[in-house]
Amino acid sequence: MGVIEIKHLTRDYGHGKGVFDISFDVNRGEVFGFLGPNGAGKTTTIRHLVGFIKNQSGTCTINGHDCWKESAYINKHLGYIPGEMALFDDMTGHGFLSFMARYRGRVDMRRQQELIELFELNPQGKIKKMSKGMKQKLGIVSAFMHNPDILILDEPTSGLDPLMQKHFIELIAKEKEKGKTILLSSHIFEEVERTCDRVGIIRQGKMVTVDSIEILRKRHMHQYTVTLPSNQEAEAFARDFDGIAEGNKVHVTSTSSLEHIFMDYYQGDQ
Ligand SMILES: Nc1ncnc2c1ncn2[C@@H]1O[C@H](COP(=O)(O)OP(=O)(O)OP(=O)(O)O)[C@@H](O)[C@H]1O
Repeated sequence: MGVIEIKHLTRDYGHGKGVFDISFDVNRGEVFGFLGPNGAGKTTTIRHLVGFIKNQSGTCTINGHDCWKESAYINKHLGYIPGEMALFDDMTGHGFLSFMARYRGRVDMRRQQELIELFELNPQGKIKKMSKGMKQKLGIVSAFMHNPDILILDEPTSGLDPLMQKHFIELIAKEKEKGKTILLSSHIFEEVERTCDRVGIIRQGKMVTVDSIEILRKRHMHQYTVTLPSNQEAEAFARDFDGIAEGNKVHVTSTSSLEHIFMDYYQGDQ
């Protein structure tokens, strides 16, 4: 059984918008990348998981608990970075962290301080006066500061500079080593490639693939055979293009970059 389970989830906003018959699982200790173009339905799916939206049909569970009916349980046990932090604009950073600690009923103050230092966050001052990156750092500290076993992260590095993105990727790797279960939506292919075991791609509200990065790569390998005028030229060609020479023929395997593979799915070529 997956820690996070979505089965046949549908929320129809009309005019073809929403999510339709979405199903996927995230297993214990797995980092799962949730990808798709703007407006594809990632945030809508994630909001069901954190109990903000009631499912029209289908089910969403975390550790067997229904995400809508048991949302208080879900939010206590999850680490969640929302897509935007607008709701809390009038609080200070410190105020927001204390509010989240009280709401969840637990916080690890040492961990909180470690994260504040790692992301060079200044939590003084009102959220509405913070830069986008600073708000995002606040969201990250809040999501990880109570050491949750399950993390749901909606575009966690949006607005972060490259150094902070690097810190974030290292943080995810360490959390994965500890056996945490992580669902992360992202538009950054490198981040997904470096952190995720499997990816699900959503387009126009429907899942178009759920696979390991390894399998996606294999599926998008292409093999060619090139015939050269002589065996000698075939050997030189094989050396240059990492192929296998067989007489005057060379067998070459080409792999697509992950970005290329994802773009094919985004554009509907699959
Ligand atoms: N409350 C709502 N009422 C009507 N339509 C909505 C509502 N919320 C979202 N939508 C629409 O549903 C679709 C999916 O939106 P969603 O925010 O889930 O996409 P997303 O994949 O997270 O996009 P992005 O990458 O831009 O953040 C969009 O077309 C959006 O305009």
